Amino acid sequence: MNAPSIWPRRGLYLLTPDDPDTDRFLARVLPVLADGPVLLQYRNKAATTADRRRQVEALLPACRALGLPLLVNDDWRLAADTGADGAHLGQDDGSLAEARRALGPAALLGASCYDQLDLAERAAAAGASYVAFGAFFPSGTKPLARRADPRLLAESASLGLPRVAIGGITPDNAPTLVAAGADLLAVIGGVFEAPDPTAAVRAYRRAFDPLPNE
Ligand SMILES: Cc1ncc(COP(=O)(O)OP(=O)(O)O)c(N)n1
Ligand SMILES: Cc1nc(C(=O)O)sc1CCOP(=O)(O)O
Ligand SMILES: [Mg+2]
Repeated sequence: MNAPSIWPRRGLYLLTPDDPDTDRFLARVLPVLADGPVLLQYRNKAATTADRRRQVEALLPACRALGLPLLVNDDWRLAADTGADGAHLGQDDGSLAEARRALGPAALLGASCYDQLDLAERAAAAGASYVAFGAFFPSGTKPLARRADPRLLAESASLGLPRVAIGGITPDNAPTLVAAGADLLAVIGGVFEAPDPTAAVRAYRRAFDPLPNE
């Protein structure tokens, strides 16, 4: 586990797309990493167990070279085995406290809190590094995701953890969530379904660092 003790707590949090073909998956993901995401989550629901491990192992050196922390979705054991920087766990992905004990204090551990402040409070107590709420907008990736109210972002500020927003986030609606208190914007389709993923990554960055006169 090589998680930096100070990690970027503001910016684009990129999640990888579902793709069953490893070569194509890597050809889609690797080129956008240098363009400004501050965190990367390996999330490929279309890959086999063996390919998931291979893909994390292929992403890690590229992430290390860029100083980009890599988290593994769903599976903290895979994060531990590959030396990734941490894991993101949802309601059905096991115990956060167990993951924290196993991965150690430096690991980045994210928790899905959906539309519930009480889940965020429990995640904070169990050792989460950040709390994630969503979905804030209709998501093509997860059309059945529960919808969350942006007021949750302000209501969870007192936890003292970075707040992640997810679900249907586009460069156009991103500034609303940042204004509502999101520290990190987690995105899949807005980048990987865009005609120009590299340009899309740059567009999200503007929600955090508006250009002069914008
Ligand atoms: C940053 C972030 N937030 C939420 C999720 C969703 O996690 P989960 O509910 O476990 O759903 P799946 O991603 O496993 O389909 C996430 N992965 N990342
Ligand atoms: C993986 C995921 N979790 C969500 C939640 O609400 O917890 S929404 C979502 C999908 C995010 O993908 P996109 O940026 O394409 O909408
Ligand atoms: Mg999950």
